[in-house]
Amino acid sequence: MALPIQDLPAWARLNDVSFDNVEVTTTVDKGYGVVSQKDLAAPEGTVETPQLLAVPHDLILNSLAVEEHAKEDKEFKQLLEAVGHHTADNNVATPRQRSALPACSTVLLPTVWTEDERPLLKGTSLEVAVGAKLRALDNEFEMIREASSDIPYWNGLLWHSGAVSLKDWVHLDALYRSRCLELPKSGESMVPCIDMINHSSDPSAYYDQNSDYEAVLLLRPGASMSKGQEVTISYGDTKSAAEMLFSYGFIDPESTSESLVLPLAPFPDDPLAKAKLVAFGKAPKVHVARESGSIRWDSNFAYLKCVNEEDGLDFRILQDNEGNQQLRVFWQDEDVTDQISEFQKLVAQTHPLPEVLRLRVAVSVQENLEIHLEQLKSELPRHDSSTVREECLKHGLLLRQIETSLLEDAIQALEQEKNSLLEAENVVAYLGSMETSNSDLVGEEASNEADDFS
Ligand SMILES: C[S@@+](CC[C@H](N)C(=O)[O-])C[C@H]1O[C@@H](n2cnc3c(N)ncnc32)[C@H](O)[C@@H]1O
Repeated sequence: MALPIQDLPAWARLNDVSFDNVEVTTTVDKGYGVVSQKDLAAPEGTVETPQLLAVPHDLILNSLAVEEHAKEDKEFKQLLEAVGHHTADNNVATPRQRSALPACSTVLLPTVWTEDERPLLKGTSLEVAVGAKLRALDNEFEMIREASSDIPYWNGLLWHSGAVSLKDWVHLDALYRSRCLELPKSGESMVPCIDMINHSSDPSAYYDQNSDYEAVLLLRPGASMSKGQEVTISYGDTKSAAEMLFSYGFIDPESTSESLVLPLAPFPDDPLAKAKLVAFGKAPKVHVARESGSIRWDSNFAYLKCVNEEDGLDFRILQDNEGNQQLRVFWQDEDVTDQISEFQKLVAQTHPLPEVLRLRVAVSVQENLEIHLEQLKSELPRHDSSTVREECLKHGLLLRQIETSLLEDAIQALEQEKNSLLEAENVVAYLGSMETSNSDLVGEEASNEADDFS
């Protein structure tokens, strides 16, 4: 059970967490946060800047700590083993008995949005991503339930009493994703108290690990803070608005990269569609970004989608020494199966008419972006404040606005690219030859028809 936040100072003392001139408080719009209790400064170039927080190593929760905990907790160990994870029996330091932690504020990642809130993502790059994540969490939870159904303790919790449900699993995932840190020595970890620090595009602090493996929060060189000012860190400045919303439940337009990733599908009438999807092995996507003011797009699958046998694409089933069958991709008679994640580069360099191919891919990508833009611009279902939380509405609408603007510019950039490709010598000659062969065909058809009527 979680403790009330007022108990945090006592909990910190009991667990040797040191707060140095900072304290936890409630912020206006970000839940809890940490503020400075006095004026603080670290001149530019300072090597050892003031420490604001230190959390002992044995309170850091990472995969190793989970293993250690399993050695102390029989039921937990049984659960790990049931899902196929075996804990090594080596001797490790006994972990600190973890007492209940003070509660953190509500997590509002899109995976925990309600049925009324999720339509805000319609047409955005998160629509498919959130659906896929929820399906993956559902599968994981079912796998855990099935695998542990013979263990009386877990059978009671997951089947009979219903004390733990899929909703808890989804919530746990959201808590983990929004609070985990990448520590230099302990790797991906959750760290109590340091996980109370909010994000800013102009952060005053950063986290690190000292020689005792403690997780520490330090003032940034060059930073200064006045009493009562919020201490902030950066959650990253290269993440897109969608990534920020997906992982943290908010968007800070000051520190997001202008990019998005959209799903892509093969042409519905492509006889090679299935083979292309299997050989590609990942969810097909197109990546669009604005970098230094210009639009850039790339998609390995879009290239695979737009080439066919006449270009030199081939699929073959090969049998290895053990009799296993493998689908292999050939491009101009070379086995390129292992280069499929570089297909765009490979094909662009070796296609006999690279501009013609680029034009085909640009047309297909532009069509895909137009479909998403149309959905983004279509009217949203009615959302009233009794069923849609203010924060979800604010960040959902912000994502729609950011992605609409990027898609509009990308579609325009693709239009320009198409127009200049249409003027390329190769393309003009190719289109000319197509016209000639088409009119020959029409001529032939006409004469066939004449034959038929004769
Ligand atoms: C690591 S926790 C930080 C502590 C958190 N505010 C709490 O009350 O427990 C990360 C969460 O804080 C909130 N948050 C952090 N920085 C924010 C910001 N700049 N704007 C809005 N919410 C923010 C988001 O809900 C995010 O998922």
